Amino acid sequence: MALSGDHSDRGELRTHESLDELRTDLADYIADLSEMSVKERGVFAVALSGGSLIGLIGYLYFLSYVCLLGFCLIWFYASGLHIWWKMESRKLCEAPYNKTVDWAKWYIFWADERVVGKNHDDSNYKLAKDGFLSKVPIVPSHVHSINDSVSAEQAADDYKFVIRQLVRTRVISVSEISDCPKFDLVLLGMGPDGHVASLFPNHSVLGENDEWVTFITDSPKPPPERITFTLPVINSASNVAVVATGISKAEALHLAIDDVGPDCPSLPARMVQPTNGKLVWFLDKAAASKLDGAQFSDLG
Ligand SMILES: O=C1O[C@H](COP(=O)(O)O)[C@@H](O)[C@H](O)[C@H]1O
Repeated sequence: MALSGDHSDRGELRTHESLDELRTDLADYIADLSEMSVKERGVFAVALSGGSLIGLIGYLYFLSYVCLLGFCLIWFYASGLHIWWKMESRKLCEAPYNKTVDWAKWYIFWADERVVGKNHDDSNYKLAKDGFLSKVPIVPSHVHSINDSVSAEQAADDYKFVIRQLVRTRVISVSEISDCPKFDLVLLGMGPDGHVASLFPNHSVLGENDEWVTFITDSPKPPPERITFTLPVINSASNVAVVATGISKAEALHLAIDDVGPDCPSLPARMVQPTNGKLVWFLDKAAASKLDGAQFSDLG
């Protein structure tokens, strides 16, 4: 059973008993937003992040998991558990969404990307392509990955240019109160240190208010060179979802969401505050375990 509630001005919290339940709720949420956006604007412009998020909308592939996965699958099907699982869990890249979502209207962007080749294991594009994009019929020319053959600075400039063109043609909407692009959905993960996209705690790019996309060359989490949406772009989106699971995220979530007073560090996740959009947190019980008693109600 999922628990949901509003937490002062920090948006809607959805806490899930299991990752399967979270996956299904997240898939329903994204599919609903896609339907609404396609109805209203004819397109759905979504910015992805990397990390564990991709495993929750698609699959995470790591070589060392493959053998273990093979063994588990044999046991899973032999035990008949797959019948129960199919009823309980749905992924965005599987039925019914692979048939019901209007994938042809989707446009894909990255809220952050590591400046490595597209075939590199650290690439957020590769992660999303292997685990999600290759499983659904998204039009290849609608997938806007970064230029991986130039410096971080140039890649950020190129990405800004791509986004500007698509704002002009209204594939991406524009904010009513600034000239910022207004994505229909920005999907963020959150690191144990409270970073979102490639905006890390205490980094100077947190104060970047002029650029849409910027770059860093000193990421505390490898690889060091990355490009990232800035806070004004994230906060201009119509919808922002932050997905965080596991006990390692619990303390950062407490600092990002609860009323921790004026001494609260400028935690990137806390600086996610959509101006006119809606913020939803998708959490599992472990990640939510350090939150102050929120007012939960049954999602049904
Ligand atoms: O480096 C990154 O980390 C964050 C969080 O990743 P997670 O595996 O802890 O969920 C991710 O959202 C970001 O896109 C990525 O570049």
